[in-house]
Amino acid sequence: MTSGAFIPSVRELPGTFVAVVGPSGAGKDSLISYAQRRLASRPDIHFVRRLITRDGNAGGEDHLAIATGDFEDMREKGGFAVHWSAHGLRYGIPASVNDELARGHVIVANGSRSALNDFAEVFPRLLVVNVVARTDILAHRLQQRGRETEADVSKRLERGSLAIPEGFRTVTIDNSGALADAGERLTDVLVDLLSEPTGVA
Ligand SMILES: Nc1ncnc2c1ncn2[C@@H]1O[C@H](COP(=O)(O)OP(=O)(O)OP(=O)(O)O)[C@@H](O)[C@H]1O
Ligand SMILES: O=P(O)(O)OC[C@H]1O[C@H](OP(=O)(O)O)[C@H](O)[C@@H]1O
Repeated sequence: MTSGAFIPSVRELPGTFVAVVGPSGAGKDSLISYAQRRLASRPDIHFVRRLITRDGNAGGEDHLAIATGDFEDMREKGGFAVHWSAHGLRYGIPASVNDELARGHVIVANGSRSALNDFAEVFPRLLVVNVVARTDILAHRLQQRGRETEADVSKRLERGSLAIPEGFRTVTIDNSGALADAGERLTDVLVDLLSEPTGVA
């Protein structure tokens, strides 16, 4: 599950897990990439590559492509901190993130609104970053991106209004405008987390 001699219980993870969620096309991957470039010199802020049962050459997010059978094997062996299904795909956050959380670091990953209760069970310090954009902009961006078929884009737009359950510590970032504006906002949010009293071990 985790590497090294010390395997912390979930309640001993002082680091913050940042789940970036929001409707398809809002710009989660673009904002994560922006913040990753801005924070490349920070050893205490980590950006997760998710494992997804999607073709590695599909475009968009830099993920680790995995076959469905291998995904299930990894899940059974406890290889995921959190995993979920959406859009006919399986998604997983590797259990290795617990090593960095045990050090008090910040972990950033593209999450899922549908799996936030699972995230909260596993990560005692969870921040939800809800990326939003106007509905007409979502449609335009998904069509322009061209990763999915028209039918799949329609299904993604229908899922756009999925609500964030109540009770989560949430920061909302509107990415209807320039990527740099929203990207700087995300960068600031991540850096500020490390100034919080228990942010660093
Ligand atoms: N502020 C922006 N201005 C213009 N285009 C943007 C902006 N943000 C993202 N885009 C573009 O919109 C498209 C969707 O962005 P992105 O893939 O980051 O969204 P996403 O929320 O991760 O979507 P999904 O959940 O479907 O993966 C991409 O082609 C991206 O380049
Ligand atoms: O609608 P919800 O549950 O928030 O998100 C569902 C999934 O869709 C997106 O992934 P991608 O666009 O396939 O990479 C999200 O990152 C998430 O994993």
